[in-house]
Amino acid sequence: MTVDGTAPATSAGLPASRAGSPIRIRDVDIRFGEFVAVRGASLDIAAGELVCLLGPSGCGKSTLLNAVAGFVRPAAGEVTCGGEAVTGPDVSRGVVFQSAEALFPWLTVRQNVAFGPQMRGVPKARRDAVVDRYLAMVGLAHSAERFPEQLSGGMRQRAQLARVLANDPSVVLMDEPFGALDAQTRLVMQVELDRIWRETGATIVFVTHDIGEAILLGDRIVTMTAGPSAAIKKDYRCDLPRPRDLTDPACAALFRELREDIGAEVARTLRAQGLDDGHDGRPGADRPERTEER
Ligand SMILES: Nc1ncnc2c1ncn2[C@@H]1O[C@H](COP(=O)(O)OP(=O)(O)OP(=O)(O)O)[C@@H](O)[C@H]1O
Repeated sequence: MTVDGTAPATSAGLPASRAGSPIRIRDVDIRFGEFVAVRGASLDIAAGELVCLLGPSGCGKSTLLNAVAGFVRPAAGEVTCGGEAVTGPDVSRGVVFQSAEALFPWLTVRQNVAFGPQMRGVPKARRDAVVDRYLAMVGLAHSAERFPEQLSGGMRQRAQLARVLANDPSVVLMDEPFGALDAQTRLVMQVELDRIWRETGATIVFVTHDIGEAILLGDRIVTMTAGPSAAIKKDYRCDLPRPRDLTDPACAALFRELREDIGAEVARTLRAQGLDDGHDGRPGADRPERTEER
């Protein structure tokens, strides 16, 4: 690392992408007042891994991600990133939100992406090179001078990702980043993210409730139990060759396994609410997943 906190320059004068950092979540409890959202969560994520956090709506995925981001302080336990305790937000842990409102509407795409490096005092020539690199990486070079309101939903999410990557994060935390996109754009973005992840080498934690999306992207798929007091339920290693095809028999088998896993949690929530409708997590017993319809 250089003194200004950026990655060292390559022979081309551009900062080299920072290698991914390992993340360690150990015995974490997260409370909101009396409400226990997450209890006893432990998870180790290796440097450069892409891990999908999957679980029923409201179980605590975002809350756990926010603890890694440093937005939420655990009531118990510890989160470390690269061996250092997470005590608050840091540019080395970039966050991509579902809402494109995260972009500054009064800045152009280029200015949005340049914002982080500018705040860190990166000299203009290098800043421009960094911005150009990441705009090209996310396919937005031609839209650099547009404002967020002039972009489609998919383009806004690309801009968000470029803005995060311009800070050379070692960890990228993505909270249902494609959740608001139409099915086709979502599919394109999933393919793009797979490529960008390999180009940057960052560790990615990707929150989704879409089983198909998790299978397309994850090295590992980690499921959570239904809240309150949500915990890590099961850790699925997913080393199927990429790019993945959900109609491939191995993907389809994993899809069924995950649907049973998540379906059982949904059923547990419904029972707890006295709304049990016979939903038992068996294939076909829950609503079809969005990606299944493709
Ligand atoms: N700031 C907060 N104050 C109080 N309760 C909160 C707060 N943030 C989250 N919660 C509660 O914590 C639980 C977990 O919420 P969280 O947003 O992490 O779930 P999620 O799995 O990400 O859901 P979804 O998939 O629907 O986005 C929920 O019961 C939610 O109401």
